[in-house]
Amino acid sequence: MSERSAPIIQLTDIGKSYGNISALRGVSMTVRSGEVTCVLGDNGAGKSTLISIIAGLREHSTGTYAVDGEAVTFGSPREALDRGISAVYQTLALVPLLPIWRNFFLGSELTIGRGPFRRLDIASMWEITDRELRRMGIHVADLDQPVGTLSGGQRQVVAIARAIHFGARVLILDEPTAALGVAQSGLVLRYIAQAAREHGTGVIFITHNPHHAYMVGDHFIILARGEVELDAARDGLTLENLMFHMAGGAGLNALQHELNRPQPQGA
Ligand SMILES: Nc1ncnc2c1ncn2[C@@H]1O[C@H](COP(=O)(O)OP(=O)(O)OP(=O)(O)O)[C@@H](O)[C@H]1O
Repeated sequence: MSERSAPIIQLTDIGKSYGNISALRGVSMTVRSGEVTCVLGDNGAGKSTLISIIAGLREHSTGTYAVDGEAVTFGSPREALDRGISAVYQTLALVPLLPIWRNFFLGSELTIGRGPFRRLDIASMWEITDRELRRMGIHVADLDQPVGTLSGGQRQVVAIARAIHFGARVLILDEPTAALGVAQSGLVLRYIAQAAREHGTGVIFITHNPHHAYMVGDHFIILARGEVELDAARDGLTLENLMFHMAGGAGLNALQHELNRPQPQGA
């Protein structure tokens, strides 16, 4: 087995409260280069809160967030981005009517010339977008077509490819397959695996879907009511086991036990 890389992100005993609502308690997790860490959990489990802390949208209340071994508290997503931590949300931050290549460089446009002669370097942006998408196995008929004409899966992949091109070492993917059908989910899952294996990106894959998680995950964290219900590496974890824990783990066993109990007289 190959040597594991040093953690890029290490969360230790993270807690987060909103006033007197406790959204996260004692959450620890490690993100390494080249690995996919899946974060699973039901509605309200704390997934959004966790990724918003990692991505610099919110500050944690307790515990330690370390990047490359150094404790951090990010005041904004920009600060997280500067450390190579990039989030791709379901909304994707793409402008549907703009061409694919414009979307790829949105907010980071290349220019040529100076002062009043400064203008967009369309040729370079077009070429780089073309090269990057091909490299990732995405074939689009025409980069000038509006990004909104791509399929949902292709749009996800364009947004992920863009984050990697602009230096993401850690990619946070927020439910990237939630709204997609089978073929489109397959495209995105293949690309998630490729980002980790071929680019060495550390991927945090947030999902409701244990099947999707199990297809690409190296490590699994299940959150339940703000706490870690399961923290397991892929070795020795079956899909059935993952689904059992998703469904409530020990709580489910207790429920089964209750159901099987003889009904008390007069109940
Ligand atoms: N801004 C907020 N103010 C108060 N409570 C909040 C806030 N954001 C989240 N919460 C609460 O924190 C808990 C965790 O919510 P969170 O959105 O992180 O869960 P989630 O797993 O992402 O759920 P979902 O899948 O529905 O998005 C919930 O009880 C939620 O009501």
